[in-house]
Amino acid sequence: YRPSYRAAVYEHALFQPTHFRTVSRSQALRDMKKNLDIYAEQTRIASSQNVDIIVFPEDGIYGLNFNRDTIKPYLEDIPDPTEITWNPCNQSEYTNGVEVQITLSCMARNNGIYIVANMGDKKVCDADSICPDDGQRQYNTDVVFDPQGNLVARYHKQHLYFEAQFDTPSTVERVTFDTPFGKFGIITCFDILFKSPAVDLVEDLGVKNVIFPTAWMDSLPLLSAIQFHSAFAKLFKVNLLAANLHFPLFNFHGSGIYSPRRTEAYYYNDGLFSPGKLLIADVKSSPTHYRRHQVVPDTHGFRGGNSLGASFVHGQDTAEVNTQSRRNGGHYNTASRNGIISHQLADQASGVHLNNDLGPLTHRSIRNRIHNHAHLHRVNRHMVENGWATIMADNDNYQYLPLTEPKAKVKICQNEVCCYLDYQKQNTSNDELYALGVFDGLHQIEGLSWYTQVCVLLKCEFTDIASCGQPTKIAAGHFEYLKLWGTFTTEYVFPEVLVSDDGKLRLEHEHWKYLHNRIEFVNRGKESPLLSATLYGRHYDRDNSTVSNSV
Ligand SMILES: NC(=O)CCCC[C@@H]1SC[C@@H]2NC(=O)N[C@@H]21
Repeated sequence: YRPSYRAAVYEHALFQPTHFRTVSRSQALRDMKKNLDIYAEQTRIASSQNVDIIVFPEDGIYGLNFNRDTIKPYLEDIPDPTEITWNPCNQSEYTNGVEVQITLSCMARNNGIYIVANMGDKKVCDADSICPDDGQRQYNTDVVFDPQGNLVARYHKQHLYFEAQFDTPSTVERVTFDTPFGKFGIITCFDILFKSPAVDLVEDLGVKNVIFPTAWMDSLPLLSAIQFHSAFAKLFKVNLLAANLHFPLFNFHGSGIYSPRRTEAYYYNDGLFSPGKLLIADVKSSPTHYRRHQVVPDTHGFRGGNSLGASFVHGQDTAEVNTQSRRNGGHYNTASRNGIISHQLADQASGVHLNNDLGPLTHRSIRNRIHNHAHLHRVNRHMVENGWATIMADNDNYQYLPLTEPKAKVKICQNEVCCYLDYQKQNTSNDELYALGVFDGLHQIEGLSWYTQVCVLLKCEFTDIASCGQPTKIAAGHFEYLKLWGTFTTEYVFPEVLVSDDGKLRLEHEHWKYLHNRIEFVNRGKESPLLSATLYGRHYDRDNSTVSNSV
């Protein structure tokens, strides 16, 4: 293998069809062409800069908000590249029904570049197999074309996230493909939170480079895109090529080329009219070897524990007294509101494009801005009216300990997990509150669940402890030193550090390190204000447990 390669990810400002009803194949092709034309332009730019591989986001070709019927005209039958050699750009026999594959294949061939894109696959069922009523299976699918235009990989997403339009594959697919610059594995969006196939690719198949098309809504305080995706690269010591949609209206943003030691390039722009972005970086084909971390607890001289903590729920607007506390004695509860998607739409308008790089204020740009604003309003109205942005409370029963001293060693425990924090703040202010939080339980949202063990130091939204865990992007606090660790009963602990730059989320890797389940700040004083430092443990083996720590 070549020792390094040049990667690109494109955060794509989606053209979002807003028909929300079943359309003809030719209408579907017209819709998808609007996105594919942008892909072609970005691929050309990437190729002119000698990029080897470019990754586009999940749902980036056909968009969001489909049901099982309305997605049909956007689907194609994608062959299995492990069974047949298929170069759609080279052949002239079958053109009907595979137009998207032909477009991507020719894009790859004409630019001499690997292309990874996400599209929809359909498979008519065999007569003897159990099948959905409509007689076919529909899959959320990543495809990879090599620089000659050959289809070299096809991956069907395993962990669907409120995607009624698609079926879950009956067996988990572990898909890799070889290039002159290394072996790559593929996962899609929600897959990243689960063991199979994500962890299997790294641990069993030795993958060092992970392709990751995603449509990820930020979910602060623990699961914003850049925060968790950079932590995945750090924990598993892989390069992660994460291409997200750019759809700030619904909090889809945050892409990056993440390596274990640092973030090579990332983009975070939550401005409503902000543009998409092409990120390019050179990365080592084989970053440092993956070794499992050992848990090394250090528990001397820490104050706190269960009795000192206040118990809170990530999620509601108003505080209330929890008279019937679960395991940790009676404490307050609070919760904030998080938007999540539920795909069940019907509408008639044609579509809207959200790539609005408006530049300086001129008469024309002001006119554009007003025009774009009207479009966004339309999209927003259609989506909300059709139940797309349903409100969901995040009910995890976190327990928080406020940091009231400028300097202290504190601890807080819940169930099996104790979190330890040794810190000194640089500036103590009554204007903001930081707290140490703990959670050990099954995180549940609307039928989906995953078991987490979390230690988090975060800046609370307001100065009352009831606001701790509510999403905020604003912070001013600096720490002279900070060491955070926990006693986890899983070895999979993702290290996350988020800082705030004038109300924007930022990553910084120079000022901290992660070793043995421990985040430790170094080079103190130069960092931006801290929003959160998190040890996000995943207990994959307990995902199917019935034990919940939610309220
Ligand atoms: N398209 C997908 O598969 C997205 C799934 C991941 C989204 C993560 S999971 C928990 C958070 N809630 C969100 O809305 N985004 C985050």
